[in-house]
Amino acid sequence: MKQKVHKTILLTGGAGFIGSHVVRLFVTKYANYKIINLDALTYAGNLENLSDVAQQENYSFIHGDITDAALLDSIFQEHQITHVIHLAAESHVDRSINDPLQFVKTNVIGTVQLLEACRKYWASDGDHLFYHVSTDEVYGSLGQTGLFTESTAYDPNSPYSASKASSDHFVRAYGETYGMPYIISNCSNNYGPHHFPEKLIPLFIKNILEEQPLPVYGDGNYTRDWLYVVDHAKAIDLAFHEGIPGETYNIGGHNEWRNIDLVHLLCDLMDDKLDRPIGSSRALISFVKDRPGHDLRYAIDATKIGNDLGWKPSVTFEEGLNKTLDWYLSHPSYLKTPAS
Ligand SMILES: Cc1cn([C@H]2C[C@H](O)[C@@H](COP(=O)(O)OP(=O)(O)O[C@H]3O[C@H](C)C(=O)[C@H](O)[C@H]3O)O2)c(=O)[nH]c1=O
Repeated sequence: MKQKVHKTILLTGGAGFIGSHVVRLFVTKYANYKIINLDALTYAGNLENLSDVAQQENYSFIHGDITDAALLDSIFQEHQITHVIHLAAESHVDRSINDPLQFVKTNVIGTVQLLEACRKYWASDGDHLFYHVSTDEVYGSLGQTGLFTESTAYDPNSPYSASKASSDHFVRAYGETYGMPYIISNCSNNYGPHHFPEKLIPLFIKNILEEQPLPVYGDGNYTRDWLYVVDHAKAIDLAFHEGIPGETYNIGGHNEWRNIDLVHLLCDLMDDKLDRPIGSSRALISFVKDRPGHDLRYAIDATKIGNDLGWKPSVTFEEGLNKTLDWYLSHPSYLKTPAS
């Protein structure tokens, strides 16, 4: 006997890195939900990320853009969407420096178009939720000490983080103005399988394999807080189901690394896995011109999601990094994906 469908979730950006891990978790865990993945398949989206779940009965894919209001109308009408998990975004800071308008289009206008569809099709007393996936970059840059909490003031520095901050503000504004039920989560740097090879970790894995230079920006003294992507997906699952509408949850690994230390670790692990003499990959390190407006340090205080919802990371950095490297070594074609 077929189970009753409890939620029909429009999940945007499900062919991307974080999105595909969230799709996989929801499709395999919730047989009684319908998961509709709406993805524009830009350079960073790849349906191969979902080849293991694509045939599941509770999953379907729609190729399209969140800025397309007519498409959103037809999806909401045809599928009676009850919930949205919004992950579709332009996400690479360096690209945002070269092409800020694309980030405004997708991250700001796309989010508002989605919110508009929800406002149009959701009854005020219905069982609905707009779950917005965002970043810790909205808080700007920390100095050597301190952590971002949910009450840290927004202070974005890059066109990317400004566009994400704006999208967060719009989600809150729809909550205040129209009573739209929403939850926002702001997460630190993710890593893991299926990460597009433009971001630090997969790019450097690719370059080590190809024995190409490893471009470390500035002096490499920038610090990021790294979280295994599957732990992020689990946090989203928890906050989506147990979180309080109108709240924000910060998600982070409590795992800070200076870029240069992380690059050294990556080099040594790769030398070991590739059976190359220790030091071969470090020799590829090349200090290059810094990223303009480069944020010095991000670090998350994840006390709230820990205390209120019982979330904590389950994968250690050593384990996660090893899994990630092994995945790339067994999927070398993924690193050949052309960036347009
Ligand atoms: C690509 C690259 C990066 N870097 C440095 C720049 C950063 O200090 C650090 C990580 O850079 P990446 O571009 O991988 O990630 P962030 O700029 O920290 O941003 C990432 O984490 C947040 C939370 C998001 O929300 C972004 O969507 C996500 O891209 O390595 C280099 O030194 N060389 C390189 O070639």
